[in-house]
Amino acid sequence: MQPSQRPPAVSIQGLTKHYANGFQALKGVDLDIQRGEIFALLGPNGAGKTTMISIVCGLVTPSGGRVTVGGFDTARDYRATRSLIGLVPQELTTDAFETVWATVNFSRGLFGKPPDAALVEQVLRDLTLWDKRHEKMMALSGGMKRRVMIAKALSHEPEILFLDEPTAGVDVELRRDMWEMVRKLRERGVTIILTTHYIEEAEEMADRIGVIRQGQLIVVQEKKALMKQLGKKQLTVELEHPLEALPAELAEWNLVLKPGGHTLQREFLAGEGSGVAPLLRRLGELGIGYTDVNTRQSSLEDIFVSLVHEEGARA
Ligand SMILES: Nc1ncnc2c1ncn2[C@@H]1O[C@H](COP(=O)(O)OP(=O)(O)OP(=O)(O)O)[C@@H](O)[C@H]1O
Repeated sequence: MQPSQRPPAVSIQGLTKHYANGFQALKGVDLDIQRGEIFALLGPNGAGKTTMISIVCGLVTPSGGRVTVGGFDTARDYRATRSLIGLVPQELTTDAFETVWATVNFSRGLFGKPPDAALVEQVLRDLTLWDKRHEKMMALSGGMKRRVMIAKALSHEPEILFLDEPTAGVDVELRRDMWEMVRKLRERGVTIILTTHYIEEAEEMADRIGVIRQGQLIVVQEKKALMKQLGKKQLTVELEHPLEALPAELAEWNLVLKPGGHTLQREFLAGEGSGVAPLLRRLGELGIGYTDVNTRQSSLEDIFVSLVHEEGARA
């Protein structure tokens, strides 16, 4: 089959979820995730991220809509879809009395894969767990337990890996190891779907970003395009002497004089020019001296906050 003819890694159509108490956690989500993509799902607490992931992984039953994984229907071909997926859930779920080695090997067996000691050794080494392989789960620290959860998810060589807030509450070292691992997996063509509250992680790692709010996907876009389209830049000029008010000659520049009179600021879209050269020339003509000039680009976090805020105001 040509790559273009292969079905998406995950295809979600018209997905809805009403919980038993009547709460509607998903309100018609449509989304295709391509093979080999790193897709970051962002959203405030309670937006529906875990619900969506749990449905794709076959852990929660949808109320409506259809989900396919690697072309297989998650409802009809549950075993096929489940074997393609590795899930690192938010909650730690392991047997306290088992060793690390047994836990990870057992997990591989659950998916019907034959034992492969070399592969499990590699996974444990990659996650700095090799020295702990004989330890019982209950003797491990929280961070180490989380590493085991990741090792479990990787033990059956999934084509699609879900990471549900993988680095919430973990130390810097584990976070670094995680991202190293994600990079390696991506090189092997594994599709990675992650939810995170650390927006800088999505900014660094993701190819595409989806923003979910109150059960609806409000944005799905290439990260670069999103940042270009919605990102703002800010030009700041620090003045040599404070101004009491913005001179009328500068009215056309959309400048703001900050309290104290020492700083001029101008916001513009990332796609526009800053106009810094003509502005500085104009300041020179007006005899206004400056000590520093800088531009700052808004981060994905700024964009995320404004998106969620904006939609919230509209809802
Ligand atoms: N079993 C359940 N019964 C009723 N409501 C539920 C159930 N599970 C989740 N919810 C509700 O559905 C909404 C979405 O929850 P979900 O866990 O999917 O959000 P999330 O985006 O993953 O949030 P967080 O970032 O806090 O993990 C929340 O309002 C939650 O309270």
